[in-house]
Amino acid sequence: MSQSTSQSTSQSTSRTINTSAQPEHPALAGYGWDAGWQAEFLRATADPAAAGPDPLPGRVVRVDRGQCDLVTPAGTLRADTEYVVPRDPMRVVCTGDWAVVDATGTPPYVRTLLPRRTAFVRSTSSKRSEGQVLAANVDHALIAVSLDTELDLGRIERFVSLAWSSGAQPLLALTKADLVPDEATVAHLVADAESSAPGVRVLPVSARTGAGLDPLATVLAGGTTALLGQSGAGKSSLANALLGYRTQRVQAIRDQDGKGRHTTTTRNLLPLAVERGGGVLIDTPGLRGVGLWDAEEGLGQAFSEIEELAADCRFQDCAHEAEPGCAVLAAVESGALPERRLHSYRKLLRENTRLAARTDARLRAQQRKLFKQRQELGRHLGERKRGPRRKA
Ligand SMILES: Nc1nc2c(ncn2[C@@H]2O[C@H](COP(=O)(O)OP(=O)(O)OP(=O)(O)O)[C@@H](O)[C@H]2O)c(=O)[nH]1
Ligand SMILES: [Zn+2]
Repeated sequence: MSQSTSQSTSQSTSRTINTSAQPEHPALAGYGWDAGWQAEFLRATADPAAAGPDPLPGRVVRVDRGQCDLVTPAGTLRADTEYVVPRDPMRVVCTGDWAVVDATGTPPYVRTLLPRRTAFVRSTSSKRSEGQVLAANVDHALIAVSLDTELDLGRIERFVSLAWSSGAQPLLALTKADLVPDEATVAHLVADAESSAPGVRVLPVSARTGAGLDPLATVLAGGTTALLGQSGAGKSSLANALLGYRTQRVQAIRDQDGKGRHTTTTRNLLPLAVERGGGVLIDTPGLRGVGLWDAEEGLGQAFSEIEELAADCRFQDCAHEAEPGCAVLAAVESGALPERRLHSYRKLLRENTRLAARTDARLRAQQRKLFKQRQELGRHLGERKRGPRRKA
């Protein structure tokens, strides 16, 4: 970028012109830098007063208390994060963020974050339910589910909902496929998982034999992947296999006195094996205990077939409990929709509403009203079924 812009051309204009060209900073390409980020960076630094003398783009690969490591065109930097609004938990710097760094400072510091494309947010366990961002700008949410035990479809649905609500595309890896004796059974399990995850690719893999790794890597190539899944699901093994080398996994700091489990503040972002198409992997222990947060949208996608059916319910606000003309209940009746799916949907919906209500008193009041209405509706429907209690 030319520093010697003519006086009639503002610096912001000269920066904007550069967007049409190839994105600058090839060093960042392996970390997901693209024309879109380039444009955001130029926007964020258009005002020289706000941008500082020599703003650098950087991707956060690791977060510590008050500091973070970033990959920048000038190499990996450790920068202070205090400058960026720390009071709003949603704006705390997290792994995967793209940031504007002032590298001239000692120490360097993060000036601002580029707007997130996606974000994994979970409710904190504190009484005041607030969001905590666990990973940002994730393209693929890779959910590891082990085949060494019976498939827990409810758990899959929960992870898939969370993944959808982050904005990332969920992807299911059925791990330890080598433990399943025959291909037919694997195919069966894949079909089972697919039935509880519409729109989600399901790939059987084995970190031990390497089976299925190539097709998986093809899907992930070039993008940012976050690894989710229960403890023991085979995440570390899968991560190692995808990274192409053994990495020291960052250990979660666990509460030794049994008062609960804290996750480490360190979350790592690592480049994937270039021979397999590259991309980056975010392996965060924090994503382990999944809670739903603001996941209503995600639920809609995780249960898209129910939402589609619901369009044909007689009442627009049908709760699919006992309403007449309910297309969802009709589908359960006919066997087109497994009853388990409806139960799961309700359960996660309730859980999500409960969480949301914890923060917002207004919503809570609204919920109470809704609950009363629902009770009345139930009574009304009951009466209609039974007929009026006493005939005059
Ligand atoms: N047979 C077989 N075992 C595997 C495979 N992948 C992982 N395992 C085993 O499964 C166990 C758990 O694997 P990890 O990779 O540590 O699982 P994780 O999800 O990272 O577990 P946490 O660190 O607790 O979250 C280990 O004993 C692994 O050896 C596989 O592909 N095949
Ligand atoms: Zn309905």
